[in-house]
Amino acid sequence: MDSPDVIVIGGGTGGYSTALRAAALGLEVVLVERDKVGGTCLHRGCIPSKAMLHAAELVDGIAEARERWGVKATLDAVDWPALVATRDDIVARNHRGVQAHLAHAGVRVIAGSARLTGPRSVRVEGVRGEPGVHDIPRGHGEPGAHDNPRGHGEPGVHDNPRGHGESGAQDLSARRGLVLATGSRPRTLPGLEPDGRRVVTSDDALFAPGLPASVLVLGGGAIGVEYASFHRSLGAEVTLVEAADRIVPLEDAEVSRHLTRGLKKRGIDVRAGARLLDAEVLDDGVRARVRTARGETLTIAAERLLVAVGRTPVTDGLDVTAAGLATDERGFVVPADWDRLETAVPGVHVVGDLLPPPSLGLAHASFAEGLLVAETLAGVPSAPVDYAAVPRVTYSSPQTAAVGLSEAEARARGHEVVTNSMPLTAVAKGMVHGQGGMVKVVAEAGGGRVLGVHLVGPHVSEMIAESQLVVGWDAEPSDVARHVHPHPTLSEAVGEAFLTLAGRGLHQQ
Ligand SMILES: Cc1cc2nc3c(=O)[nH]c(=O)nc-3n(C[C@H](O)[C@H](O)[C@H](O)COP(=O)(O)OP(=O)(O)OC[C@H]3O[C@@H](n4cnc5c(N)ncnc54)[C@H](O)[C@@H]3O)c2cc1C
Ligand SMILES: NC(=O)c1ccc[n+]([C@@H]2O[C@H](COP(=O)([O-])OP(=O)(O)OC[C@H]3O[C@@H](n4cnc5c(N)ncnc54)[C@H](O)[C@@H]3O)[C@@H](O)[C@H]2O)c1
Repeated sequence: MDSPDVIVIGGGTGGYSTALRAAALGLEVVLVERDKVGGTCLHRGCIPSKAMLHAAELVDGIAEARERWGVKATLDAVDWPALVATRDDIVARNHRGVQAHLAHAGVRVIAGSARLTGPRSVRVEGVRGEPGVHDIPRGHGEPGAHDNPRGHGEPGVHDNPRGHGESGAQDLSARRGLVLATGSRPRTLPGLEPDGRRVVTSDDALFAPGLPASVLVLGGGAIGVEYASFHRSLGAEVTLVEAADRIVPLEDAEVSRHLTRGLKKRGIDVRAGARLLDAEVLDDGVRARVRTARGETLTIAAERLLVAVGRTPVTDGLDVTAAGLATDERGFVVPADWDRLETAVPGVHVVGDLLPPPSLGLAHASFAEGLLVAETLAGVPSAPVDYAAVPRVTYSSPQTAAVGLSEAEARARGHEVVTNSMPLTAVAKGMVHGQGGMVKVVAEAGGGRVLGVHLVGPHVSEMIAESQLVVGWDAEPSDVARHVHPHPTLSEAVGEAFLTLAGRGLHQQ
């Protein structure tokens, strides 16, 4: 029996960060991954979607150049295979980077599917020498995205003692700890099962052979909004249907309003408070009936229907019961001790998308969880993850970025609050960008702590970092107001919003 200190199941951002930190702290670590290290975020989530959004931004820039700046630019066409090749090259290079990090840290990666056989023991099945035959579900494979870098002799793989292509089983038992990091997959709706062609998930939409002329996006969370955004920029007709009374319903209401306005301005038909009644799959697309917020029935024909109604935890084949664990009714593995992310079974920890709220289903939250669990297993003091101070970003056009409580949440928690909202166009750089946007700060009344910061507009994903420190360090507006922001920048608007709350506003009285 192979008995490392730590076994990590799942090589996504949660699992590989745990493995890297544990190995750096001197623990012997085995990481089991049945597909590709890097997981959802790297291969079919954060990175490829942000690559698409970057290309989309360039396309939007051509229109802005022509319409606002007198630059006589026109868009000939979007060469989808070329766009996809660049995206996939970025993913492949990152993939090799993660493999190399794991190899250099001394993490042993076993390619195969892990099944629990006891509280800290695991059987890895289908162990293979060329792990991650990187198939995207339903075989929408493009070269580059699903190639097998391991086959090119990259580091990071010490996994198959039996040689290439052979398959077998391997039993392992962890001396110190077992970490469950098996992540999530797209949630589907009964009667609306994805077929990969007409009814698609976020995975399918990335790896489709081309862009649809029209798309109906169901769900106005981060995925729905980001995909609606890049499809529109790249030329598709887009309808976005959200069941809640506003898109990004977990964000501040003012953020939702600005985002809705921005998306509508770009020609996206945003329907919040709307319900899909039914959808018929046709040869050339889908025909869906939607009940609008006003109670009207709308028939929408689109080439594709993208189901983006959330994600669901993955535990299939894992058999958590063998370790004495159970999943909750939603499929999450719930820690008994959130400060250590440890389950009721001592030494068994959970990270990433397998965790229920208050974890956030975000890659950067899973990095923080990985650090915490690795340090806990190594006996190194480690602070619990402060979920309230984890930033949340939507990389659409316009972008949203937020940290901390919305105004409504702050009031619901009994805080007496003051707020300050300021348009980005109140500063000169905001006018240069000409895309609107705003900064909203929610703080305790009487000069108390900053409880939340909410941004909408261009580049706000890059502007939220200072506010995460403000919220995380329990700073007050006057603390921030002592520090000078560079001029002329968009970030000046954030500085100015704090200056005003501290009674020292220059451009906003
Ligand atoms: C389209 C999209 C865009 C996103 N964009 C962002 C973003 O911009 N920013 C952000 O912070 N988050 C984003 N996310 C969310 C982010 O991808 C997830 O929060 C993150 O990937 C979770 O990491 P994880 O390690 O928990 O799980 P995963 O990344 O899902 O990794 C789990 C791994 O476990 C493996 N596995 C599962 N079961 C077994 C088993 N039994 N044996 C062996 N291996 C197993 C899987 O193959 C997988 O590789 C996005 C998600 C999607 C879908
Ligand atoms: N930029 C980012 O950080 C980023 C990007 C993409 C995904 N993610 C993460 O991936 C996960 C999944 O994202 P998501 O957007 O799929 O989930 P989500 O839960 O964030 O949003 C799903 C949305 O669908 C709506 N919805 C649910 N059922 C519906 C129905 N039948 N009809 C219409 N609307 C319905 C919900 O009200 C919700 O607004 C989340 O954890 C998200 O944070 C993050």
